[in-house]
Amino acid sequence: MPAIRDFEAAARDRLDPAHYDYFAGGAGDEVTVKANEAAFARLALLPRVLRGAGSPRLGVTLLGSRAAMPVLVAPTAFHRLADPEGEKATARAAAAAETIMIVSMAATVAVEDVAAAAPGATLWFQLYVQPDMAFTEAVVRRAEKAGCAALVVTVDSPARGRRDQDVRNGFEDLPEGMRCENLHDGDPESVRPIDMSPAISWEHVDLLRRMTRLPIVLKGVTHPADARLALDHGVSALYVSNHGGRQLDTVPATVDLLPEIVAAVGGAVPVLMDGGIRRGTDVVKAMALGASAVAVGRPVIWGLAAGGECGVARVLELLRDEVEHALTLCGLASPHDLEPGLVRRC
Ligand SMILES: Cc1cc2nc3c(=O)[nH]c(=O)nc-3n(C[C@H](O)[C@H](O)[C@H](O)COP(=O)(O)O)c2cc1C
Ligand SMILES: CC(C)CC(=O)C(=O)O
Repeated sequence: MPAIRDFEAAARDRLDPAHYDYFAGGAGDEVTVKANEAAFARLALLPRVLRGAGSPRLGVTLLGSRAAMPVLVAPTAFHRLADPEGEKATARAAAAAETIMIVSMAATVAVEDVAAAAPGATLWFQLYVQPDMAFTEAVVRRAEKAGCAALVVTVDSPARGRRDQDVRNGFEDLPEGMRCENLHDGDPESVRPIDMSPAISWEHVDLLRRMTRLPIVLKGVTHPADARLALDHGVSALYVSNHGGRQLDTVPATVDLLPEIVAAVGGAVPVLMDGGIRRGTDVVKAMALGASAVAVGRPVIWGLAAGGECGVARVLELLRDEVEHALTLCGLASPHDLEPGLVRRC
């Protein structure tokens, strides 16, 4: 299969339709889901020629973690709905691609088992701060102990997104035999439901900062004023995301928000982004506009549903090859050489 789109079609064929809808869908009228991809199509690339750049090198280092390409695995829930091996398969594929996997707090395999299944994988852990801070701390300790190298705190979810299609499908819970294995405090018998709390505030970021030595990445920042505040609260990186259009509908496309956030951050910390990346050219555009790296959510799930570990490996390899090819055609030796002049709005 030559493109991510083919994996999506294969995943649609294979998945239970309600599960496909859960993975593919978004909030409200899915304005933001569509906007994320459409915004990339509206950006044109203006390559340079005769630069003698040679073959590009794609490696990046983020918060001390090395990745062979600037494309990370975004945190996504419930991988065992897509493949029986679930997050273990994803982690092995991420390790093979030598990239970073951000393990979701809502994973269907415990973070310890994900780490054990993929020795050598670089894992970061995504956290939904739970109102019970003692419980939150227990989860953070599990992630640290499992060897996760950063804590990605998702801040765009003070409530769950309203996803009409899940309501129509009656998709409310995981099937028998699957649970969110990271939602216990060390006693696997005591798995709790995820609690999204509208009371989450900057104070919780400060508490986390004091709680752990892991670098903290704030995921789901879209307003430049929040980007500046995040710096005041000592975060190690920002992650521009609208949750793939699954939380607040009608938030702008993330790639359109990037330049303002990058300007607000002023190079103080790395800026990651996700939302709508389906091609190597999308990666190049986001990085030209100032992203230090990007992440992909649904493409990984399409790979997993279409072909398990091999499917994810192929999706990541495809993206790697496409980024390399796009950089070559832009006359660049590395993603670090990307700059805004390469992108035109059309
Ligand atoms: C099925 C699914 C589950 C997700 N679960 C989580 C999650 O548990 N935690 C989180 O921070 N983001 C979650 N996200 C959001 C992704 O991390 C990411 O922001 C989004 O998928 C990026 O857009 P893309 O799918 O267009 O690449 C999820 C997204 C999808 C599609
Ligand atoms: C279990 C959910 C909270 C995972 C999620 O973030 C999502 O479905 O977008």
